[in-house]
Amino acid sequence: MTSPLPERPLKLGTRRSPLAMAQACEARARLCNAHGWPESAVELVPVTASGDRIQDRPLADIGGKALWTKELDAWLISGEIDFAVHSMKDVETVRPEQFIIAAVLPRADVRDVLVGAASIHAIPPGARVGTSAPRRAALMLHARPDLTIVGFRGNVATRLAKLQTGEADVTLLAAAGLERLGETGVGHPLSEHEWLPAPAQGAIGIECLSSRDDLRHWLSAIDDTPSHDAIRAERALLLALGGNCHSPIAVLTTTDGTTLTLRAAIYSPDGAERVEDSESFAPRNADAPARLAHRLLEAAPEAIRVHFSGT
Ligand SMILES: NCc1[nH]cc(CCC(=O)O)c1CC(=O)O
Repeated sequence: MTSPLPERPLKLGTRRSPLAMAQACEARARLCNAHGWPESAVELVPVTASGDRIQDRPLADIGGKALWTKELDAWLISGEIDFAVHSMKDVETVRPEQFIIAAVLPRADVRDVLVGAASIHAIPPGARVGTSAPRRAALMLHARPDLTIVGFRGNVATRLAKLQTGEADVTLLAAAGLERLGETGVGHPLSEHEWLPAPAQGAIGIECLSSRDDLRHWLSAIDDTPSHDAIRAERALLLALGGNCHSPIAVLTTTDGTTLTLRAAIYSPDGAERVEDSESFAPRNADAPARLAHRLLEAAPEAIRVHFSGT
């Protein structure tokens, strides 16, 4: 397809980390390809997010996922950028109402990769696991209560370097991120059926103001329906659970082409308690993920419940 060139280059806002820049380049390439535009039709506008600036404390303690999008959100509203590209895993469940997720790119590998040991059971007794993600910590402690979790923030390269210098013995990273950075030989992927991913892991989304019909039209050409359906359902689950960045939530969406199946588990942060359930439904059914959330919370002991605000 060839669409007339936009009157001026479109501004695509992105975080500045190497992974974010790689994802922004992928988004630009897909958009330009879909419309037969030269790459110069889309200009990348990098911003330093608060989440990247503040590295010494866990994200959950300093403002949560909003710190990844705060600056880009402000620029979308002021018109400084036309759209913004995000790792959907890092985007808060409730977004400013004037925004729309206009495109979700084809989802990449959803698995976590274990770095520093060949499998969960091969990790030496008492070893230190570097992660600041409540889900990764809870899954790990559930499987291996003998291990110790140490806080481990920073971008992918920083975390791999921290492992090298011995700040932890093993760590967990998203396969999608490693792949996009070209770090494909690193670590051992964990089966997504045994080690459930984070909601929206591996998905790149593009947001714009919902009033911008021109942008929405262009972006619809690169929206991947199966990926968007899965992300919509996983985010609906997250919303109904009332999960925040302290809440250990894991979810795997599978599809047979017509029906989505969400398999979700919630944990206490120490991994001692775990509740799992699943639900199958037609892709755009908005009630089904909430029903699943409701059942999970009803079955959850207090040690899990207190980390969720859903009902
Ligand atoms: N939390 C940071 C973050 N946000 C998205 C990714 C990877 C890419 C993705 O999951 O889409 C990562 C790194 C990681 O978890 O290893």
